[in-house]
Amino acid sequence: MEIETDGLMPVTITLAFTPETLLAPSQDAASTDASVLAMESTCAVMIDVLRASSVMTTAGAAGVDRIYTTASVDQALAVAKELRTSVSGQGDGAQGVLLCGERNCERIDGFDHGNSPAEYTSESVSGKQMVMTTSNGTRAIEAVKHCDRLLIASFLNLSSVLQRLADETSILIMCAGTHREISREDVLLGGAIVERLLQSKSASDVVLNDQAMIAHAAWCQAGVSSNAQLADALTHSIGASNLIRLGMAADVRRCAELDSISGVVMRCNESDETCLPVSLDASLDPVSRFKFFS
Ligand SMILES: O=C(O)[C@H](CS(=O)(=O)O)OP(=O)(O)O
Repeated sequence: MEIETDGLMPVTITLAFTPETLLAPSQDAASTDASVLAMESTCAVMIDVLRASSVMTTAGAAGVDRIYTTASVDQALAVAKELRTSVSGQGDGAQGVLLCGERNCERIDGFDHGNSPAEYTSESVSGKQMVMTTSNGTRAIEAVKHCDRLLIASFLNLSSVLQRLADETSILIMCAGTHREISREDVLLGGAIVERLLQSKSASDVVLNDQAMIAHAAWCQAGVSSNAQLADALTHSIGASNLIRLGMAADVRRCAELDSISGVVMRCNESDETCLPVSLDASLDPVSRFKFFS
């Protein structure tokens, strides 16, 4: 049943701390079908602050042509092979397709780039196609593949993400977490998005699930009002501890540069409208393809 409040459609904001808290195991096929159907009319927002969504946003702003994401390394290799075959006729073959991503925070053997935003400069990615797989972020993208629209959010482009959400009435905020654990940095950004949405829409028209309410409370309680405070808040998380232990503290500070980028990476089709995953080849599963919209 459609509920209307003062003539306005209510806005539903569902937040999941990890893919597991979204996709609770169900024995009931009918309810699984219903949740897939509900996703179809929803705009998903994927968050992996440290570092997949910050890297995708940085690469987008640096002029990457397309980003293809896969959950596994094998899939990434297969997609890159297919892309390299299809672009080789245009003369830039292997050089135009970059394999990117990490396992255990480190660049994957044989890949061109790891998962540090600093690697994604216009010199290294402009005009190229990236095929990316990471431990948590690209897995979270898979979890929301049935959603009609999919945006990638980071603190780097928070205001641009909010602009894109202005007309949405069903929003699913998918936090990647870290190795199936809830991670504070993703919950904080989810809470910041909820806070801005509550400010921009009449609070009585917004329906939040419990995880969205908890994330909102965490963001408000963090009391962040500067990039330094944000970097400090991110530092006290599992994701940041892993990076700092490996000498990547600069990445944590970089991912806290609030609103330093204008534009959003969104899933897209050939005509550059947002859409569902695309089939590159009959032998490959459909793959999520993204483009930066400034
Ligand atoms: O390298 C990263 O940023 C993490 C790796 S891990 O979870 O700390 O091993 O990957 P991401 O998918 O970007 O969270």
